[in-house]
Amino acid sequence: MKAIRVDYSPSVNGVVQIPGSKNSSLALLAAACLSDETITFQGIPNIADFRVISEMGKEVGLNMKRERNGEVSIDPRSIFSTSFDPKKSSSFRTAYYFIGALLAKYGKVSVGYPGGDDFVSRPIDQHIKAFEMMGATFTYHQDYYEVEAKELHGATVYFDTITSGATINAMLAAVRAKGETVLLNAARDPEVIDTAIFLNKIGADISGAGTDTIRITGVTQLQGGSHRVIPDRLIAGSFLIAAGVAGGNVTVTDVIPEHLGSCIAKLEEVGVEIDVQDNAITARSTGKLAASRIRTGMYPSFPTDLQQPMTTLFTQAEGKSIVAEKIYPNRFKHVGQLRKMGADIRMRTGVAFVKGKSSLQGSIVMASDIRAGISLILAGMVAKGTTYITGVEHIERGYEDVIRAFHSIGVQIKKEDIQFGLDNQVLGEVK
Ligand SMILES: CC(=O)N[C@H]1[C@@H](OP(=O)(O)OP(=O)(O)OC[C@H]2O[C@@H](n3ccc(=O)[nH]c3=O)[C@H](O)[C@@H]2O)O[C@H](CO)[C@@H](O)[C@@H]1O
Ligand SMILES: C=C(OP(=O)(O)O)C(=O)O
Repeated sequence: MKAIRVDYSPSVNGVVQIPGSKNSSLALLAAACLSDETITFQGIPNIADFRVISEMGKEVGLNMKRERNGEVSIDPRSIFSTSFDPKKSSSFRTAYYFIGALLAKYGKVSVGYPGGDDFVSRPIDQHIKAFEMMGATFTYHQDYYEVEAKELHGATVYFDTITSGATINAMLAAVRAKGETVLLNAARDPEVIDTAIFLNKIGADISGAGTDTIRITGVTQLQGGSHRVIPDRLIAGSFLIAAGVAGGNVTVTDVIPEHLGSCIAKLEEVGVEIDVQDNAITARSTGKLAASRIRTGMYPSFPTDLQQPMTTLFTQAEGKSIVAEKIYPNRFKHVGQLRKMGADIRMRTGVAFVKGKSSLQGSIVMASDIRAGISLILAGMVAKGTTYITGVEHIERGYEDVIRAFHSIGVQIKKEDIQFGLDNQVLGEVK
């Protein structure tokens, strides 16, 4: 079985160049299908979700190609079907963006139910509400659902909860819908803004992205164009947190520091020195970490996707820390694994109480999702001995080359094919 092996790496030092954002890329790849010409993107990471989208797209005539220079070109003109393979489209979260992007153009789209990281409950009722208000109807089948609209029209949609996915999806649908759409209580995430900037570049009429009210006036045509994806703020945040966990100096480059406001503030609060430059950030450990609390929330609050690495950091801070998960109250699968490594964490619904500083021990642990995996790599850096992390495929949904990235800050890490025994012991490496 593939596993990531992390050996005790008590101090990290180095520079990490941050790739394009996975979450923005997933929206942009679908958004490109709104165009009537060819689109080129720079910075789309070569992660598993990208590969499955290009395979699933190929089956319906969507021409998506990664060029030698890393750019991704997309030609939506040859699409001949909008029925996506249920299995492929269910293997990641955002196949639903293809509904938003293709509904106005083709009148009917079918995709598998959303996959991606599993936090027990990830409803899509707000996506459905927005589409229905714009004139769409839904039919649910065993492993896929169909959405139809003879003519998609603008609507005023108030989101009952702030959701980046439904905000982006409704915005995509509204770009080619008839008339004006107003999205109220919209998400303000950088990925929403990035998608709107790209769409406006190719001829959409969107204003207000980045505020809680977005207005979109439908257009009938969109031209081709080129766009660079924003940097991945979640990868950047994880590496800054790594410096706090293990000690040392980590610089992340090619970032937009404003996207990391809450993370920077929290790291400073616990005693990590932060130096912000134009498009780089350095985190410098002071050798001491204070306990603190985080409460996740939608942007610009502390991101749920950095809750897990921060939980690992709190295991190394002196005193009692509190992690309140307000976006996905069940997103705590990493806690059991951290406990296995010796962390002192008590749970109540939606809240983890972390008592530090714990001396962690290498162990065999399981990454249930991308960020849980990162929190375990960080724990492995400071655990005595060797940590083996299974569930590598989950981590690779978010990281193009997680090994190289952690190597660049001096972590002793590699991917191995390990044979585990029935009692969950390491029998050896499969040669
Ligand atoms: C591919 C992608 O971009 N994934 C990110 C996106 O997921 P995703 O877009 O799925 O998350 P949302 O922003 O939609 O979810 C935010 C909150 O709204 C709730 N909700 C959402 C939709 C809906 O129809 N009804 C509803 O109740 C969710 O349960 C959650 O509590 O934002 C999450 C929250 O920042 C991140 O963890 C994910 O990494
Ligand atoms: C939850 C995540 O991804 P997805 O929404 O694609 O499952 C994530 O990136 O942490």
